[in-house]
Amino acid sequence: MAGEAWTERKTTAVLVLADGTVIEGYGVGAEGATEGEVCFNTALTGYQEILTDPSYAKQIVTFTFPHIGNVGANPDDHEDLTPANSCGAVGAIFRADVTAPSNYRSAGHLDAWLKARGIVGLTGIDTRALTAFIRDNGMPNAVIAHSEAGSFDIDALKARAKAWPGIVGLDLAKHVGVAENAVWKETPWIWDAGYAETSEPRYRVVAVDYGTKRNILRLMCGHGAEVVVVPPTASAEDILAHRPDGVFLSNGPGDPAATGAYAVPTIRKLIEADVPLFGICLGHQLLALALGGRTEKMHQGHHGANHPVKDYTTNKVEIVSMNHGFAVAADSLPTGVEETHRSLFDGSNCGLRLSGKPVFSVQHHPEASPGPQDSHYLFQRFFDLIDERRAKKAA
Ligand SMILES: NC(=O)CC[C@H](N)C(=O)O
Repeated sequence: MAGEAWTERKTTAVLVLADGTVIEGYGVGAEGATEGEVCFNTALTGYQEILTDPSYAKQIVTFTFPHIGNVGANPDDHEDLTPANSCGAVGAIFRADVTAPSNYRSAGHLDAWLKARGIVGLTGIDTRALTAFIRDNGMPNAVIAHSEAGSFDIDALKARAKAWPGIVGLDLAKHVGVAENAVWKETPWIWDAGYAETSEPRYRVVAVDYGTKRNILRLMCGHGAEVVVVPPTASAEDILAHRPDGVFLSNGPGDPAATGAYAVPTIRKLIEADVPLFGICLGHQLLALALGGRTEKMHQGHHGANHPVKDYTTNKVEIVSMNHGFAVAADSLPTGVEETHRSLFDGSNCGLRLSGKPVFSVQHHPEASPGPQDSHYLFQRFFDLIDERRAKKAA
């Protein structure tokens, strides 16, 4: 503005890409430096749920929506089961500075929340340019660094970004899944009432926790289930010992092929045992691998809350929440495995079912959190399969 003194703002955070590109901005959240894969998320709301989704482990999320943080942070909107481990995104990038929170649910400023979780943040950069870079070049490996003193050893950060091997080949599920069995009873959040618990569960579901989101478990409890959450490495015998009505294979971070080393033999046994099986995201990818399919790394991945997906079993289109950087190669699915859903953005596989068995899965996130709730019907589909099984057994 005319007449006003202009002082240059000091760089207090940087994003250093593995190709040597340095993007300078201002720090928010935790100080320090951490490596990860940079991906863009197009959701307009739900930043706390996004940043706490364990599937973002070892990832740095750049938000395409320019104003993140306006509604502050609250203790309810985190999706990871084990916040003590701070699993979820390691870094966050926002276009604008985080403003003072304004929302009746806010318990604090996003900056303080990011600090408490150890998430390194960067603001004030051209997030459109970064998103266009990812669209053109794929998701880069990078180091995000924040120092209020503004001191950065750029050469060392470049070397670190270049040396990080990236997500391909990484089994991250074993780091974010529960270490011990846990029982989950909480039902979905209700306006003015918050969370409640299932009182008299009608179903028992075992959820194999590769990095599950809380809202998946809540929705299952909302359908009358009690959920036993078991570690990602639980054996089929351990799982079946709970006498589950159904088994759920959760979402989670990392490369499905790496986690598949121990998950695939277990899932194959579960399929043989004829127990109703439902998978979401990483759970979908692992099920595809168990059935003889293949997964592949995507170019820019799908991260957002506005993706159109078609359910070919009903010919309905749903607008869904997405968060994945790998995909099931549809042409790798063997005979007997039907492709049920496809992305209408790029035609990639978004669902499958196994003929003759109560087994199905989807790539997208029917639990939303954040995002539209169009795909909630998939939980009903799971409990319908369970009811059918029960009726058959009783006959
Ligand atoms: N949300 C998820 O479960 C992600 C699955 C897997 N890690 C991927 O990136 O594709």
